[in-house]
Amino acid sequence: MALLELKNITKRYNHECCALDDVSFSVDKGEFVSVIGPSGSGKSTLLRCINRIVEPTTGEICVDGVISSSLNKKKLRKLRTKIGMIFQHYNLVERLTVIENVLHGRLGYKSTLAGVFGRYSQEEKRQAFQILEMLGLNDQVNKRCDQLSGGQKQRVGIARALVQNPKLILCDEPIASLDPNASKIIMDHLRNISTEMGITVIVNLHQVEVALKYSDRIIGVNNGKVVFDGPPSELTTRQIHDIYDSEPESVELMVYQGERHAG
Ligand SMILES: Nc1ncnc2c1ncn2[C@@H]1O[C@H](COP(=O)(O)OP(=O)(O)OP(=O)(O)O)[C@@H](O)[C@H]1O
Repeated sequence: MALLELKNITKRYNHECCALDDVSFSVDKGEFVSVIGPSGSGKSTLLRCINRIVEPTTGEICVDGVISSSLNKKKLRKLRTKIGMIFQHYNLVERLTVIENVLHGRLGYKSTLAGVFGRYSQEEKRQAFQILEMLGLNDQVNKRCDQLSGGQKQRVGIARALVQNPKLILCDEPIASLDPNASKIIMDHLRNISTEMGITVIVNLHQVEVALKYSDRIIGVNNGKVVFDGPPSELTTRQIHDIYDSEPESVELMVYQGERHAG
């Protein structure tokens, strides 16, 4: 059974623009999927529909065997604990420490009162420390997040998603604000999370070469429609051109960079 299934998803904002147009696909446990496409093609809307920050206009989304549109607020909150989210601008509480931000990932499991008073069990704290160590942040645990580099902040974002014990992690342009070294560290961690922990990872990316290097599968969107869905080896220069409506020379450059990264 697929971990995630989208059936005929359409999203219209303000009854005008069709941000997603009849999108259907399914994703298996542990798959690493990159979503690529030009600015405004619907990549963010797609991720936001999956955890229902944005309500699809029509269609059905099934996560881990549960149809999300059928759920009341309480059950939707429970389903969301299975879905971690990582953002381009990290979405951390900057004045709080690394460990406090990471433990926020447990809030979905708590009553409002326990959350307000920051009541976390020893087991929750032990797990948070263990994840921070895995991500190379054990020296930063008590630092305020406003004192961290962008790459470190993004690793805190990953740790916060992981303490949820998610089955699926959605990443909305996780490396768009990072330099190449920090980007590589983040992508390596995301790839390991999928391969070693069996967690499904879906990443929106602007960098085709990064998608080619890291993904099991690439989904190309243009104007709200899926125009490519397959492994990196099947993504031809022609298809990249179609996804981006771009000039062939710029596509050759993207692929060349991908080959250099892969090599
Ligand atoms: N809240 C909103 N209200 C109205 N229109 C929106 C809203 N969010 C997105 N859109 C529109 O939906 C379309 C898809 O936007 P979306 O942000 O999903 O694309 P994207 O591929 O993620 O773009 P980018 O790569 O620039 O982040 C665009 O035309 C955008 O203007």
